[in-house]
Amino acid sequence: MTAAPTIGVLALQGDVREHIRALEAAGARAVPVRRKAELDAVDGLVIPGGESTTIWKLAVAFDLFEPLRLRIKDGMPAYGSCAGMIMLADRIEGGIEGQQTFGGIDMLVRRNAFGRQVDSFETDLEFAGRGTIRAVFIRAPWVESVGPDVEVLGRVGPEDRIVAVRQGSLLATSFHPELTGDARVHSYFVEMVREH
Ligand SMILES: NC(=O)CC[C@H](N)C(=O)O
Repeated sequence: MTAAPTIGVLALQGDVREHIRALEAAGARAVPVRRKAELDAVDGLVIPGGESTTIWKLAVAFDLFEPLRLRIKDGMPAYGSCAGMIMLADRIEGGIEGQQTFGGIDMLVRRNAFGRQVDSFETDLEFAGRGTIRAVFIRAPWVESVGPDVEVLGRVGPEDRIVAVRQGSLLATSFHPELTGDARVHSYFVEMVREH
């Protein structure tokens, strides 16, 4: 693919605008996605941070839940940040009654894992062997465990909690790179979409 890929940002709830800006800085054409026709037209999708229970309920209400789950299953590249990471997890802990995810990444994610200790914090971490990035955590989940096909791209804290992972064309981070003005994580995802 030589032309800029078109990457959607799921725009049901969450920090959509910041992801659109970061994707554009990373060289993609970025568009909000609220309808199935919009989903059908993108080469890849970002699921933003926000509130996973709300994103799940709105995806069902907008008739997007099943189409999106299927496109992810069919291999569409997707990147989930924070609540988006929860939405890409095959298994979650600390969800509300009946909470469903799109799934795709063979991992167990614990909701609000850092949130019980501190609501929000920032730190530097090594991302995907590409140097140090500033990571912003807001009532963030962490990855409790991963399956054999999941690559760990970032860890944090004294307990080395997993906070960035990749499985095939799916990427997820516990933190919010869209809030730092540093587009390296988005560039990494745009490369994944180009390679796809
Ligand atoms: N910043 C965030 O995306 C927080 C995620 C939120 N705690 C959830 O469970 O969905």
